[in-house]
Order: sequence, then structure tokens, then C-alpha cells
Amino acid sequence: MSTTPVIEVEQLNVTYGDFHAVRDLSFQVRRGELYALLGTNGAGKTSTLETVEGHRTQTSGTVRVFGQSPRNRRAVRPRTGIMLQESGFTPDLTVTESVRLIGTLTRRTDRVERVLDIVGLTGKAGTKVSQLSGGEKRRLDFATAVYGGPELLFLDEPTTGLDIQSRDALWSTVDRLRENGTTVVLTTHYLEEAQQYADRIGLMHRGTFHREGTVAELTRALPAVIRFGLPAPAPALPLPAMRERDGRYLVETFGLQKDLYTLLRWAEDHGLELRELAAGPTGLDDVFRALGDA
Ligand SMILES: Nc1ncnc2c1ncn2[C@@H]1O[C@H](COP(=O)(O)OP(=O)(O)OP(=O)(O)O)[C@@H](O)[C@H]1O
Repeated sequence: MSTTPVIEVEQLNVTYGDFHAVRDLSFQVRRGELYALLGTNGAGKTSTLETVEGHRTQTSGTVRVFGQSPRNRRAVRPRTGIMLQESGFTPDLTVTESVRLIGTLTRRTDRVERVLDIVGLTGKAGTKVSQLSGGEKRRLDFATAVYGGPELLFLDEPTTGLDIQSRDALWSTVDRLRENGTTVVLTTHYLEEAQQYADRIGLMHRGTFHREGTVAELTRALPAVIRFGLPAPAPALPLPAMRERDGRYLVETFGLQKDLYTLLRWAEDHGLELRELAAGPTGLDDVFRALGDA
């Protein structure tokens, strides 16, 4: 198996006039990996992805996909499936006609029935695109990525607008593709999806990586949290706590078990109920919240 990374980005810079959207960004995506590019609004994710997809030329730096420049479309495009946020299918075409068109555009071969089955649109084969629901359109967008079984998939917010069943179905399809070695680059605003499915995460903020690593690596340096509500007036708490906007208390701790025990014993002694008590390690959403202060 080749050990060359599927994607290599070195010192990437993208500017728009005077505006520096991506600054000296470097990362690699290895074969078979699911890499999530996450970040705050305007962080530079789309600018980065468009460059890696070959849709945009960088201001400086090197980008290689399968060891080639992504601008070398003949070499790279047939091996790459891209699910954009909106594919812009012609409204008057049927689902089958649209999927057939993907083959022409990507120069990959596949059976239309197989693709419809994978994305769960077999029952809509003869329906016009204009008559599809939002979620069904999103599944048609997914078809553009999986058609012909490419080695590398770009999924740009793939589950936005999908109900929970369709999301699960999409992720089990992605799982199956990954079993065959497909590499996936994901962007999403659903942090729990990245947390659940990504091998590694690049967390962008203001054009550069704020952090990069596995979910465990990203959250390890942060304290665990305990949240709870109390009836007013409450006696003095046994631990330092912050008051959140909704009135609940927040305890940040590197000794979760010990502090939780202290708190529970205190509540028991005072005959108090800790309402909506929740305790656990920091999640990705807390890492994101911390970015707001960066
Ligand atoms: N064509 C353009 N001309 C000028 N500025 C641009 C252009 N495209 C993007 N920008 C700016 O570059 C920055 C990065 O934009 P980009 O779309 O890459 O961010 P993003 O991380 O994808 O954001 P979001 O999560 O909001 O989609 C933003 O401040 C944006 O306003």
C-alpha cells in the first residue's frame, strides 16, 4: 500500500485582495482516513477546500492530491468525488437523468441503479429534481460524490437538512466506503458527527489551525465540566462555580470524580436537588466555545 498521503498541503496561503483568508496552513490526509476540517464562520475552510479540490488557485504554498497538483484535473478528478453544499441540478431533469449526467461530468462509470440504491433514491428514480424534498435533493448531491466509487470523497456539510434516519443512512454508506479504503474529507457544523466519525480534526480559526489532532487530543488539555441548577436561594457552594446565562451553575475541574462526590454529598447534606445534573469530559463544542475568546 502506498504511504504517500492522499492530500498534502504545505504553507498554503489564500488572499482576496488585501484580505488574508488562509495563512501558512499545513496538513496531510492519509489513505483511508476521515479528516474533518472544522472552524468558526469565515475561518477559511471553504477557501482551503476549494484549493484542494482544484477550484481555486492558491496565492502561495503547495497542494498535492494523489501526489499531483489538483489543477491537473485529468489525473485527479476521476479519482475524487465531491459533494458540494449545493450541486445545482437542472430542475426539469429526473433523478435518473441527473445521476446519469454525473457519469459524463466525472468520467467515472457506474450503474445508475446501484447509485440510486446507495443514496436511497430508488423510489424517486422518475421524479423531477424540482419535485424532490430538501433532504432528497441532499441525497442526490451525495450521489455526485459516490458515483463510480472514487478513492477520495469531499463531503461539504453532507447532512445539513437531513432527518436523523437519512443521516444515519448516509453515515453507514460512508462507513462501508471506508471499509474499502476510501479517504474522506468532511466539513460540518454538527460537531457531534465530527466527534463520532473523524479520525482527525483540523480546527480552523482566522485562517489558520487553532488545533489539529484526534478528538481526544483536542479535548485532553481542557477541564471536565459539571453543570446543574439549584432552587433559589441556594446556600454557599462547596466548590468554585460560574453562573451560566440560563442560571445554571458550571464547575470546571481536572478532578471530576472527587469534585462530583463533594458536590453530591453537599447537596444530600442540605436536602437539595441538583436539577438537570450533567457531568463529563469536555466535548468539541466546548473547544469551539473557547475559540470565541481566542
Ligand atoms: N471571493 C472572496 N472575496 C473576498 N473575500 C472572500 C472571498 N471568499 C471568502 N472571503 C473571505 O475569506 C474569509 C474565509 O472565507 P471562507 O468561505 O473560506 O470561510 P469558511 O470557514 O468556509 O466560513 P463559513 O463557515 O462561514 O462557511 C471570510 O472572511 C470571507 O469573507
